[in-house]
Amino acid sequence: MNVTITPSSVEGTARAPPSKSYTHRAILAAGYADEATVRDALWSADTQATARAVDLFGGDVTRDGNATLEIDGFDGRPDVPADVIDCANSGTTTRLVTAAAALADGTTVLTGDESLRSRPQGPLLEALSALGAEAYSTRGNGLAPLVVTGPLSGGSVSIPGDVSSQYITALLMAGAVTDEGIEIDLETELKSAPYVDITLEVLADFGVDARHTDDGFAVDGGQTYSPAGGEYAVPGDFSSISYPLAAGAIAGDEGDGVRIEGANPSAQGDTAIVEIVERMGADVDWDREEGVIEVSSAPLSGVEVDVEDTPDLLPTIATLGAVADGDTRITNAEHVRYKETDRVSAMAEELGEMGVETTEERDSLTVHGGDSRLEGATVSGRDDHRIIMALALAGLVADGETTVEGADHVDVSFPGFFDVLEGLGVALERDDGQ
Ligand SMILES: O=C(O)C1=C[C@@H](OP(=O)(O)O)[C@@H](O)[C@H](O)C1
Ligand SMILES: C=C(OP(=O)(O)O)C(=O)O
Repeated sequence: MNVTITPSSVEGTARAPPSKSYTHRAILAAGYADEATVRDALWSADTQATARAVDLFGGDVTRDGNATLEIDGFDGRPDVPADVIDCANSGTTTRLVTAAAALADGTTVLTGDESLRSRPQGPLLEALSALGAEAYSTRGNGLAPLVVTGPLSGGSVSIPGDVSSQYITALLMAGAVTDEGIEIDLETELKSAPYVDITLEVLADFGVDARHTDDGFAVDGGQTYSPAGGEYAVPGDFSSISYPLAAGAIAGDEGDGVRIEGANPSAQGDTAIVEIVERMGADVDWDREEGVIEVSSAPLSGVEVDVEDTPDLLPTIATLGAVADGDTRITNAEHVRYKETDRVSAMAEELGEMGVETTEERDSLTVHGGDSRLEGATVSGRDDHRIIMALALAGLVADGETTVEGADHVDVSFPGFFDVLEGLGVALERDDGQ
């Protein structure tokens, strides 16, 4: 599907979709449990991949209504799957499920789409091998397809922290049900650190104790996953909130602007988007108790933003930078190149198609806003949900129409994204190419 956006101002109320990160963890944690109900869950392409894995490990994930998942777990030890696990486009599923597979008494094969099969898995495979499992890439290049044979019993392992925090999450979640537990020493500084805090929070809510250590993290073995009252509720997603928030900041009606509901505080590093948009000059008010953000537009100025902890915000910040006056410098961004696409290059090149000048370095992106006025263009969404959503935002304030190709991939994290934009008054057309 291609989506064509006519420049529009936005106003009204949008509801944050549930957090993808929390939902993945809650589905897998419920899988490790005997049973659990997950409320307010995100049912997107990525979280469905994790649910499929829990089913293949011998659990059962049943959707009850829109956002409630009734999950029968595999109770600590996964069965050997009867089929290959298709992780589709989801890095989180791949990492978390690879470590779970190392607990099974037999062999699991994992694969995914072309993007997924280009993302680094080597450090996790090496860690699982060091812990006693057999884990390798079929092509011997650290990329999926992956083959994992367990079971492992736990122990100590070291791993780099600057490729993906999902390796740490994966080892902590699996480590809790090993015999010996897992102690993780970080070889390099941890990037995307708040995602491990999310993991520690979800584990605690499922009654599992894991902790920071001087050199990394540790989890004791022999623990049981069980949420209080048998239920777990997922908070709203701040990476997803960044899009209606940025829409309000660049195209908000000066009177009423955009109101975003479901924005309750949690461990998500991406809550930083509220402060970033405010720092750029937008008029923002966040009522944390109510979980409501109100934003209206004002002239924006370029800022410097370090995305070490918040890689998923880069596309949104790049678009904000294209609209702002002056330079927006996004630093500490090398790990943003290991996502569904190399998002540093993708944003530089696609904003370039819209007439925006950028300067790209290995670990930074500077967007030269102001003078280079955004021009409507046909741009590629790169089959990457966050690139699609960020380019759609640019279309709100470009001169002329903007067509984003391959826009259906928003279903990875924010299935109703274009409905939300329409609800805020955006004029857009969907063309499914038939
Ligand atoms: O654990 C998670 O839920 C995630 C961790 C981050 O990845 P990295 O740790 O690979 O940077 C983030 O980019 C991804 O969207 C979700
Ligand atoms: C990188 C992302 O997710 P994952 O790593 O799970 O594919 C994302 O949602 O931006």
